[in-house]
Amino acid sequence: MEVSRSRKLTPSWNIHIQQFDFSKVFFSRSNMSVLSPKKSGEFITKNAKNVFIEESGIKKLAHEIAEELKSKELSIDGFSQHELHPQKADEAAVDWIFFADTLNFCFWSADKDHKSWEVSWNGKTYTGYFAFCAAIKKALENGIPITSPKFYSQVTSEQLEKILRSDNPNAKVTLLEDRVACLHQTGKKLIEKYKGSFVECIKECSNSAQSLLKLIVQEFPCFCDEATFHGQRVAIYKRAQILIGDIWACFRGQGLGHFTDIDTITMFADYRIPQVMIHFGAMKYSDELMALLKSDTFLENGSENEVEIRGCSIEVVEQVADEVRKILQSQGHSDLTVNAILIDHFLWDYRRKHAEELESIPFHKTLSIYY
Ligand SMILES: Nc1nc2c(c(CN[C@H]3C=C[C@H](O)[C@@H]3O)cn2[C@@H]2O[C@H](COP(=O)(O)O)[C@@H](O)[C@H]2O)c(=O)[nH]1
Repeated sequence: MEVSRSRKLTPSWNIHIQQFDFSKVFFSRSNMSVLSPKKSGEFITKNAKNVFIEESGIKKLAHEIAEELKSKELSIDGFSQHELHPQKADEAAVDWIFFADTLNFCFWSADKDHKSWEVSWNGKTYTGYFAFCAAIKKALENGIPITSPKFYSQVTSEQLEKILRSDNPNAKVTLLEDRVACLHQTGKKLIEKYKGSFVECIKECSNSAQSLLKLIVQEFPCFCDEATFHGQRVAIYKRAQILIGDIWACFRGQGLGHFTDIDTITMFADYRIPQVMIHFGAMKYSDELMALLKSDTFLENGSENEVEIRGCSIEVVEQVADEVRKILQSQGHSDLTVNAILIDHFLWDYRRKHAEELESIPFHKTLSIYY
């Protein structure tokens, strides 16, 4: 099933693979070379009109993160500590993560009252991303091989709707048809070219996160999260990078999760982290943009405001990482790992722990398969 081209939500994927040296550019559309996510963050921040980075907030965030790294409250173990994530770092975990990150987007509900999609498992009710993880757990426990490419490359809308059904009436998962199309696209490619497992993709990349990133966006277009901003092609690659980040965290940087250049991966520009950045005063919206978000206006994927929010969040994390390294260095802790993935985990987990406090800060709503 082709990804729906008619729907505005999914920009057309008529992508031209450039016969380029991929060490400089990634995947590009309409013959423009694309900046790396890190360079994109810098470029977007420099040219942003409605989103601003605040030095004082960067420092405030950096101090909190440095403390959590020293106390080990923030560490690579975070991913596996969650009961809904794979507990064993093996090939089945890689296929779980690849399946999950193929659909790791848009868990808010687009209907007017935004009734939340909920899934209960083991006596607990989850919403959002963890509701999705609970649905995977339940499918596997019911003998549905949902993380197997053989299964999901042929999954029907009815099957997926049933697997992802909400436990509260009338709420349902968004973009169902796009999710089916993503699964068909990625599942078929894994079977045709990678012996039916993402493990083969990892093995092809000789422990380089950047090589794996290029392979992902080149082979699986539904991960190719790019935009044109002020005439420049920019890459955000949120799901492609979180896929690598989750494998790194699940394997604790060893074996299939060992990447010599993992620190070149940026944060994962979703719709939650900007709320935390605003809360810490590290990022600021213009009054006009804030009013737009508070009025519950959806932002188009690839629009100026949406790209500014996502690009500036990448740059905020890069600046926070530099600041954290300086703090830890000055305190004799330069041995601690500091990278955008761990800072991202702090921010994302912070939002879940302080959901009430952040309630008043609107998150930008974009119906998109990219995040
Ligand atoms: N930047 C970033 N975005 C992340 C994650 C995760 C899950 N990983 C965490 C879980 C355990 C691990 O230790 C990781 O900390 C999901 N999302 C995104 O959030 C949105 C869903 O939000 P809500 O509707 O509130 O559930 C959606 O765009 C989804 O793609 C992350 O880590 N970073």
